[in-house]
Amino acid sequence: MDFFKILGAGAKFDKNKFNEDISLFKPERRANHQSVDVVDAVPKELDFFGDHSRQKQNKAEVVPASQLSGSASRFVVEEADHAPFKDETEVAAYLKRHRIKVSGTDVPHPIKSFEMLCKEHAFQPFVLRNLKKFGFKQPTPIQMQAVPIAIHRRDLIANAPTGSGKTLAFLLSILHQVHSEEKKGYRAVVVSPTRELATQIYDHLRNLTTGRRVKACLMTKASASMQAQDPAMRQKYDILVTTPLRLVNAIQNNEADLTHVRTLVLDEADSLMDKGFLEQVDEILAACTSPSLQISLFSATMPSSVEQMAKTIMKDPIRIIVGTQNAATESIDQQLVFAGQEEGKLIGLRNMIAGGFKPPCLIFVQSIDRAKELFHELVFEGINVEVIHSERTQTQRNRIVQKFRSGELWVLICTELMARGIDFKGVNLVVNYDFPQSAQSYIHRIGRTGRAGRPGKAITYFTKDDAPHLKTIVNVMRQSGCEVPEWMLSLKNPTKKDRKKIKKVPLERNAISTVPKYDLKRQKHMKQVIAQSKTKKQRLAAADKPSGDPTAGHTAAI
Ligand SMILES: Nc1ncnc2c1ncn2[C@@H]1O[C@H](COP(=O)(O)OP(=O)(O)OP(=O)(O)O)[C@@H](O)[C@H]1O
Repeated sequence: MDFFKILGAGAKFDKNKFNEDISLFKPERRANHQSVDVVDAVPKELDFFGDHSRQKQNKAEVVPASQLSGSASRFVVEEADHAPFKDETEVAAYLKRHRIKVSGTDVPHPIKSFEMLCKEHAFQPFVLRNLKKFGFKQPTPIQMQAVPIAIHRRDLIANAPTGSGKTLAFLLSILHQVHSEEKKGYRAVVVSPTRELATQIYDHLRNLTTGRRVKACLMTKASASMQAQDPAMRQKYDILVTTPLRLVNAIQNNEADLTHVRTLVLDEADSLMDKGFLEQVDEILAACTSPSLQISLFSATMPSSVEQMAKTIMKDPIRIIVGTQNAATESIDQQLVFAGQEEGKLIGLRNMIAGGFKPPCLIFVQSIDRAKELFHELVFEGINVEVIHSERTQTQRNRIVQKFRSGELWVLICTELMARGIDFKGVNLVVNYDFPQSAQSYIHRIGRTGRAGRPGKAITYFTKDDAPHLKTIVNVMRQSGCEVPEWMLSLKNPTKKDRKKIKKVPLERNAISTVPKYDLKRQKHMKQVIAQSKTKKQRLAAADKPSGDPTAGHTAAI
């Protein structure tokens, strides 16, 4: 790959013109160069869904995600094997083959097939029927090992790539648990950082419980207050899916009773255990008073600091890592593209749209303002484009997600709000218009493509100003088997201090615009005047009113 190839199709990159810029990416040292070969084929053991051979036939047309749902049956890896393991050697070989690393005491054996759940773990046959109905024929590696661990009620820290089936991994054992228990309100809680993700988990759960008396509740403002008014309603639900702030609000208002909860799952656990949510997670843990509480943490990224913290709230946990820890999914073709200055990105994006553009496509930017700016630039390009962020109403957010899923929208501009967990199966391309603020952000953002074994492509633009942070992403690319030029491998790693700084506050960037600078200044001034008067009005209104939607609060910045 030529690193200084300009911005996708059409445009040319003049290396002489940018000679000065190139010198910005000076190597840290010249020794120990290591070139990584292009991975042409995903190793069989990492080909969770068994369709990697089809990657090269990546189609150009928009494929509505709805056409892809329920098609998981096409991704069967190998002949189903229901035979129990003969000995530990066979178990070790099986784990190695599926690139599952597991550590802890008395680790339960993995399952080789969903049928083994019924045969060896007394799962109710309806689970198997519903799995088949929705096209899940064979467990993915994370499901093979995580489900038996959770059935044995062991605490669990699970790290597996984006799109590898973690949701089903935690839902299966919850179903088994609550179905065999007496009904007495919530007995399992799944917490996820955004409403979009909580809704998706809830929909998944509803599919799996089709035709059964197991009832799941997606906690919204309305459902919480209904249960507050009618305590009998609380007994109706077995499983709760929620965001942290919504749940904490319900706990504080006596709208949710978690005393019978025996399973707590933190999805996107590293995000939930980050500063923004930590207090809420603490409060949720304190409300789960059952002595037999089992805690599971799931994420595609699990920094060691999070693991250390997690261990303080867990009992003798088992840890699973599938593939390479904290790496991106290997079925994603990752590219870094130098844009020179900020303005170069818009030119590049336009060229890409005009050239060989493969929708559906997600474009990530670093702030709500920039999302709006980019939308205004692209809305006249003749493509079906929308923008989603936390300032849009819940109805708008739901409608946009639904339209993107159905293929009606080709391009979705988004903030970090959509970076984690959201499962749009048909996304062909993720564009990091703004350079991600951390390796975790990069892994989750690009993980919106290349899901369930499908191929995907990710393009990350960077400018001169992003140069000090380039190596962060180069490291992830290398870890996930991408081709990286030797000179890039010898770039300087950003210091811990620099990484912390950028994670907190993104780089200041010129506005995304083709409008002349003078007009932009005037517009900015007008915006400030409007914002000031809005704040004033809000302050006056807040004096009369209690605070609004608690879930919206945390995501206000994205
Ligand atoms: N056993 C299976 N067979 C076929 N498809 C599956 C299986 N398990 C899950 N899937 C599908 O794989 C896709 C990705 O699953 P899921 O959303 O759970 O990924 P994830 O690992 O949680 O990703 P992320 O880290 O981005 O949240 C979903 O569309 C899901 O329906």
